[in-house]
Amino acid sequence: MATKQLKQAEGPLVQFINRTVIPLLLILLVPQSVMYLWYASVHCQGSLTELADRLTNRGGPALVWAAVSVANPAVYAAILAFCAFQVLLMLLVPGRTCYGTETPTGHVPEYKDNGFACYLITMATFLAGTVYLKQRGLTPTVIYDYYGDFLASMILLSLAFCLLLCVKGVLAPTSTDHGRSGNYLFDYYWGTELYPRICGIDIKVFTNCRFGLTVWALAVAVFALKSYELHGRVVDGMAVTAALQLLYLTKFFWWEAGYYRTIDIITDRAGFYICWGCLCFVPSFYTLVSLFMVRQPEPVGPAWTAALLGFGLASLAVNYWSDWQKQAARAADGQLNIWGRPARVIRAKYSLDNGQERQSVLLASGFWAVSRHFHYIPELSLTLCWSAVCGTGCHIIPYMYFAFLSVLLFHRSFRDDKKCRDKYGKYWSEYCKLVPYKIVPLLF
Ligand SMILES: NC(=O)C1=CN([C@@H]2O[C@H](COP(=O)(O)OP(=O)(O)OC[C@H]3O[C@@H](n4cnc5c(N)ncnc54)[C@H](OP(=O)(O)O)[C@@H]3O)[C@@H](O)[C@H]2O)C=CC1
Ligand SMILES: CC(C)CCC[C@@H](C)[C@H]1CC[C@H]2C3=CC=C4C[C@@H](O)CC[C@]4(C)[C@H]3CC[C@]12C
Repeated sequence: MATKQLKQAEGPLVQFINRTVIPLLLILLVPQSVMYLWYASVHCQGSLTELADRLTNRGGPALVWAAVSVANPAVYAAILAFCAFQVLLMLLVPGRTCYGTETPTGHVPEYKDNGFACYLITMATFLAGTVYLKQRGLTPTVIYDYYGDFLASMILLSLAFCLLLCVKGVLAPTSTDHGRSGNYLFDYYWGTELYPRICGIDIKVFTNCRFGLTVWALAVAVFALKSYELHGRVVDGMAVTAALQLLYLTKFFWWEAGYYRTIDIITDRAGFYICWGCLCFVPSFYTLVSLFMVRQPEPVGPAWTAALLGFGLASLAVNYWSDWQKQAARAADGQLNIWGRPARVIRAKYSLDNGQERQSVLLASGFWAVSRHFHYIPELSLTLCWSAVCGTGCHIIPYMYFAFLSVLLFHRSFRDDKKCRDKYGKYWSEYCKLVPYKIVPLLF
């Protein structure tokens, strides 16, 4: 579906850039870069200058790869055990049945909404395991000590996994939403299937939620514990960043069924971008602030601690509230009050590929009347709060996630607008007239 849209809109040069040059660069460069960032955070006092110096004068990229092992059987065993645990939870933990967005081919994906329970069980198991290990003089922070090995091994496993998904999408697709683009590289990068399932396991729910975001939460907890072990105290900045990130992730899992209706799931196929991204990029790049803080603890002081925590919590609440307003409007078919008034909605009609007509509710009240992606502002301010605990010293690494997210959300606001315009046509134009700004009212 997305591939079809891309084909129609692009000239040959743009197509070559979008489908060959950019995917090739990302596949070649991103896995290397996340290893460099891990190395800089752990071995170069978090300094990119020091990293550049070492890469230039002490052996180039081989230096980083020499610091890790991709042949550590214990690491592979731990990764596979964690995957097996998450798969078992997905299969065994009960949850109500919920549905994703109907695709243009008329396929309605069905899910078991048990993400929050699986997340709580995982975190409780981690807590119990930590207590158990501590009583025996052991510690789970060995994961921090071998994090480079974990990342390097995951990079290899995930690259292979994406190849498998690509072939599966061609030879044994799960649903009607699949196909090739005619370009092998792009198929690998973008994927060949929208909703792949293997033995009843939804692959994108596994990679994005049950692996990527769960590992993010566990990494934040492990790095906070490591900081405590190294410095003998709870460093205020580390406590603030860990609390905000863990609350954010808890909020995510509470809302997981809402995520099944976003472009990651309804537009992006299961390929390198989304699957490798969630299996490796999230555990390496999204965790950078906490990783950085382990060795570079910055005392924040009580006033900043309170300010960052307070503003961060307020941002989290607003982000959740705006996601909730959209979901509530759809669930109530537009018959609800928002901010004390009957909600203003557009009843937008659209057609499936087979010509059948459907109708959806577009909310134009509450946060969804302020701008079309207002919820990205609190998402960014929250991120800034959990990064700013690293101080304003000359370090770039702790602010890289914020910078990346700003670009990602800016780009996403265009992608989502295009997706909605293609789907709803004149109804989307009507909504854009009512709510003219994409993200920041009066500015953009
Ligand atoms: N940390 C990170 O890396 C990122 C975090 N996020 C967060 O994830 C959450 C979800 O954001 P995102 O994935 O961008 O998706 P959105 O919540 O913006 O959902 C987009 C979809 O919602 C529907 N929609 C759009 N406008 C309206 C409206 N006015 N009323 C009702 N439905 C509408 C459309 O789908 P339909 O086809 O159903 O009409 C659209 O495709 C947010 O909290 C965001 O901040 C997002 C991106 C990256
Ligand atoms: C170059 C690539 C390797 C980049 C890969 C990017 C992806 C890993 C991320 C793109 C969009 C991200 C997400 C979207 C929405 C989310 C909801 C939020 O509440 C939690 C985070 C997330 C699931 C987030 C995760 C990473 C992406 C899929």
